[in-house]
Amino acid sequence: MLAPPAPPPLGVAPARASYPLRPVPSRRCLPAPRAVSAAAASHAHDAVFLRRAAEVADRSAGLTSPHPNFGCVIARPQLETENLDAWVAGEGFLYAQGTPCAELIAADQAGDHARGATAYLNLEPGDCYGDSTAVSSLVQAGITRVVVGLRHPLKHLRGKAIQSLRSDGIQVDVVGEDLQSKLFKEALTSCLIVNAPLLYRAAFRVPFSVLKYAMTADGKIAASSGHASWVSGRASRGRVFELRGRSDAVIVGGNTVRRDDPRLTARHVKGHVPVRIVMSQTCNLPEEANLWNVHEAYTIVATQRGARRDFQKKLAMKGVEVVEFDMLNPRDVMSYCYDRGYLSVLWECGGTLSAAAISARVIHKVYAFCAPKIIGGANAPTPVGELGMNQMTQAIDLIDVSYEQIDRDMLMSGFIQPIPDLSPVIPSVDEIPSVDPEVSPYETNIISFYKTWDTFGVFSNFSPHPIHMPDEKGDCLTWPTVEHYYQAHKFAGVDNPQARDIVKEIKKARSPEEAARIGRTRQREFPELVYLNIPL
Ligand SMILES: NC(=O)C1=CN([C@@H]2O[C@H](COP(=O)(O)OP(=O)(O)OC[C@H]3O[C@@H](n4cnc5c(N)ncnc54)[C@H](OP(=O)(O)O)[C@@H]3O)[C@@H](O)[C@H]2O)C=CC1
Ligand SMILES: Nc1c(N[C@@H]2O[C@H](COP(=O)(O)O)[C@@H](O)[C@H]2O)[nH]c(=O)[nH]c1=O
Repeated sequence: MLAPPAPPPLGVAPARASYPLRPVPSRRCLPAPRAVSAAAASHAHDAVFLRRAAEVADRSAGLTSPHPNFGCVIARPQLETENLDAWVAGEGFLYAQGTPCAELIAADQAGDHARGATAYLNLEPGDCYGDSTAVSSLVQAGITRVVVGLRHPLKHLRGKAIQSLRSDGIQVDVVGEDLQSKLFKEALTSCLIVNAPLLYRAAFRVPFSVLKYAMTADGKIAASSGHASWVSGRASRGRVFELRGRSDAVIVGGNTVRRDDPRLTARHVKGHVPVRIVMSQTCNLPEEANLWNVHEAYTIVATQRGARRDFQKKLAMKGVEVVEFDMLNPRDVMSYCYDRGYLSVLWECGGTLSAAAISARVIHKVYAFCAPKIIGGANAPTPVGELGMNQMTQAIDLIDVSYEQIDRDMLMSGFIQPIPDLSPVIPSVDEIPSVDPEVSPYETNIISFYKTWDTFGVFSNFSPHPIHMPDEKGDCLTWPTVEHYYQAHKFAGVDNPQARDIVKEIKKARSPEEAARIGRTRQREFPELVYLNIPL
């Protein structure tokens, strides 16, 4: 038998309640495959462990800014038991960009049990250089076989880690290439779903967009008066906080702000806080609103060029960012969110804006919470307004649909557009251009580095490279990343013990994203401690 698992290191969080990754509810224990031939049984085992890797990869959701989800499960057969949980020697996930990789955590946990074992990876690792990276962790641990669910979707990274593992003598089996069966297809779906935001961003150059609404059993999202609190039950609303925690931004329309005065925070746990975006053409918004309290979360108002400039100034005075668009529409707002580096966006708007967003083809997934109540009202708002369809045959069929009961409510979710699987296109080395037009907007002489995993991501503040910088006394200090240094220096040099504590707190942050979160939050909370009061 294997030794009991070590206490969870960084990147191994306790299992959290999360929505299912696939159309069937997840099981607590791994199922034992039924008695079949040795090859079929080993395929069944592979598929089970690969799905587990996808589930493990999902555990960082809501803890940090959305990022590519990597999970690793190291397993070796235990002849004396069919309980597949006992076969798992180690597992881990990437907690945040710049923290130890999933493979390193799993290999550390497995210790000697990793020798001769198989590692299951939902996604090909993106970084294969250096000592603590995925590839070297697996090689040094003595792994002899690796099963990969999905090749890396970004062209400049795709195939590199697989090639590197193979050249180190490790057998690498890639699903869909070396392993094919119905079971692997299902396992692959789990791998695709857990990284849907990265795949959509890479394929369509927009953030992954989820439309969420709560409706009554007669399909209304509010009473005829517009009153909507609450349609769904407390447990469902708790799930919405989780969905917000998984998103970079939450979007509503102006009418929802006027009607509901929402907060749109992920106030369930201390985790990731999404930006709140209001789309309002008229900018005819209330003087006082919960969303203008930027101490709770950052707010952006996206509006039509020239709309109520005086009011725009008032918002700016409160710390709200106002962005003008020549023609405010969902697609341009999504392009803007892409440029800001957002990976996933949650639309919590009413039917008018949701119809515009669906028509603009920017919505990829829907979460429909249905409460067992009837409100009636011919004019009561419904989740999706006019789409211009007049035949039921024109209806959009959701894909990979899941159903889940949440207390008395029912949650139905499904994809509007198929998840892009970019993996079959494997470029040869000389096919990889020096500037990859698929990854970042391409203009001669301009390079972009919105995300650390983009081609030029190494230039990003968030790139996980330590820097050495002199302090005020001229002593050289090491900072985990440029972002740590930047955020800390909002407060450095301020003669105040609290400011000094904030600098230390930022320096200790486990990832550049956390450093950014702490720096921005403290800046909002204690603007008087900010050196020279630099703008937000
Ligand atoms: N149960 C639920 O899940 C939810 C219920 N609701 C309820 O729905 C009702 C509000 O619905 P609805 O008015 O549809 O919601 P929204 O306010 O979310 O959307 C409409 C508003 O979006 C703005 N907008 C910006 N760009 C566009 C565009 N290109 N096309 C269309 N609209 C744009 C406009 O704001 P402006 O007028 O400022 O220019 C418009 O009035 C309320 O009663 C609210 O309580 C809302 C959200 C979720
Ligand atoms: N009424 C309704 C929802 N409405 C959505 O939630 C927003 C309120 O969020 P907050 O102020 O943060 O609690 C509201 O403006 C609208 O977008 N959501 C649901 O899950 N269930 C519900 O019954």
